[in-house]
Amino acid sequence: MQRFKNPLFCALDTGDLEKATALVDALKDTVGGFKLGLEFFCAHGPKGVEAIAKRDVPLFIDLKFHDIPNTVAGAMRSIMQLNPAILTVHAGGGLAMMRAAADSAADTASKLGVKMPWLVAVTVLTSLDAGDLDVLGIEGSTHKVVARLARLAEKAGLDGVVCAPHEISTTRSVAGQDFKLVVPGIRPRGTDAGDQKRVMTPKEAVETGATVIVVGRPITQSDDPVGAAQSIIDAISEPF
Ligand SMILES: O=C(O)c1cc(=O)[nH]c(=O)n1[C@@H]1O[C@H](COP(=O)(O)O)[C@@H](O)[C@H]1O
Repeated sequence: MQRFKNPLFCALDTGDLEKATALVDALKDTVGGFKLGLEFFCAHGPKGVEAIAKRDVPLFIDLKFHDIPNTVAGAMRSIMQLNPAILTVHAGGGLAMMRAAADSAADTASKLGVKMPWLVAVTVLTSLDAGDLDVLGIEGSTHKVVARLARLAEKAGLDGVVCAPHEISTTRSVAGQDFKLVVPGIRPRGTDAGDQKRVMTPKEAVETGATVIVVGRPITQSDDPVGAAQSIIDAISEPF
């Protein structure tokens, strides 16, 4: 059974609570869920998340934890109080950090009696390309690096990874069939890529094997957010 009504998560990258709640009220019958990230959380914290959660929508709380294992385990205990559907850590934090995150999330979920969220690891950001990896001193293609980090995340007991659409096939080939691929860097044809360097259309990403697609500006900055979201749903619902 699917956990969400469809694979489209709308990223609410705003510090404006009124704007975020208006978008949720307008889009909640159309999209599968909403992603609240650093901009929203730094402005409004847990209380802001609770204001959105009152709308009874699946929430992907994207704070990309990356610290020593003990600190990340503690952050997990705190963020789990908000009953998220999806949470992120950075795969670059390493095996012990990811294991500590997974153990802490599972332990807290069982203490609170809530469903375990999908815990996914960010691999190579969609704003980075091969040239950026080179500058960072990271050897190998984006495919190789993502595959390596995905294997590590699976070994740590995580549910999946965040990867660019171009790495979906590579990741699927090294991880189990149930491993979740959460995919940002999605652009309907004709929309602006902005700071994203590795993009694909919603239809291509879902056909290639994305479990969830994350779309922000093409929806939130559209004059007609509901129409923009609906046209993505229509595109990914077409028979392949
Ligand atoms: O973890 C993420 O969600 C993420 C990882 C990544 O590699 N690239 C990426 O764009 N994201 C997030 O996905 C969203 C994409 O937003 P748009 O570029 O506006 O569609 C933003 O909220 C980013 O924080």
